[in-house]
Amino acid sequence: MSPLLSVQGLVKTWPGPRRMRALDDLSLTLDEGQTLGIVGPSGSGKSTLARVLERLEPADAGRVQFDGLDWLALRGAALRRQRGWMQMVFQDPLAAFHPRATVYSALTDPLRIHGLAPPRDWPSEVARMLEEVQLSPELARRPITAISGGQRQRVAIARALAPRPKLLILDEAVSALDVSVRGHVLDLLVRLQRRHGTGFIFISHDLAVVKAVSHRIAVMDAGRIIEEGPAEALIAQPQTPLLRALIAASPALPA
Ligand SMILES: Nc1ncnc2c1ncn2[C@@H]1O[C@H](COP(=O)(O)OP(=O)(O)OP(=O)(O)O)[C@@H](O)[C@H]1O
Repeated sequence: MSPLLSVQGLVKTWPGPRRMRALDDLSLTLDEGQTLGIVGPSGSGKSTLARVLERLEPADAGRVQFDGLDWLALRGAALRRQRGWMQMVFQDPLAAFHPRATVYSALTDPLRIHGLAPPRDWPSEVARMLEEVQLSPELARRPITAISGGQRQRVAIARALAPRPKLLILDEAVSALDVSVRGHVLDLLVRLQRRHGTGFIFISHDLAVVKAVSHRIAVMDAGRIIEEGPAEALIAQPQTPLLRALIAASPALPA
């Protein structure tokens, strides 16, 4: 079976005096329904990878095969049609919503944009989307600014899942949540993955969280993947000084 996502030789240089390669010949693969955790120091290129995959930024070179599509070659209407298959959740969901949005309007956006349901079905769809992320349908009327951070992150997840993506990229998506809320959201993500078979790329600076949710882990440094393997084995037998340092800095790492 071919992988859900196959990235080969991805290069991204941000403009600026240093012309540094944020992605430097990066390659990875992800199988359907699996989670690839990505860890690495600040500035190693994790968010750049997410943004290039999500087609928010162009790549300079490289190839991305996603669900059988030549992903970076998609343009215009073809890209708009397909982009629902790959969704993203960011660290700060407030920045991702219109400041005057209500929970209802935030959740009907994808229904309208992707043509997922006729307007008469939106109220029942929104109730179903909220229930799926274990939120009360009564929340729909509230402004997005008037719910808690954990609730808002669940709304962001519900919105990202609306087009039934095959891949969800989570960029520090639980980092701002306090420990107990984080646990709930992580459980929820694992359950949703089992139910829908969604692939996840889970980017976090927190190795313990990454280990808890990932089937495989990739370690990034200076725009490259320097080490990659099954989560348990990789952490049991780190091969690079960087991963050894990340492990040493994670006292909460479960055995
Ligand atoms: N919009 C941008 N313009 C110019 N340079 C950028 C931009 N975004 C990122 N960079 C640079 O690209 C490199 C990689 O940054 P990136 O944000 O991808 O790293 P990261 O691993 O996600 O870091 P962090 O964990 O701190 O979020 C850094 O040197 C950063 O300064």
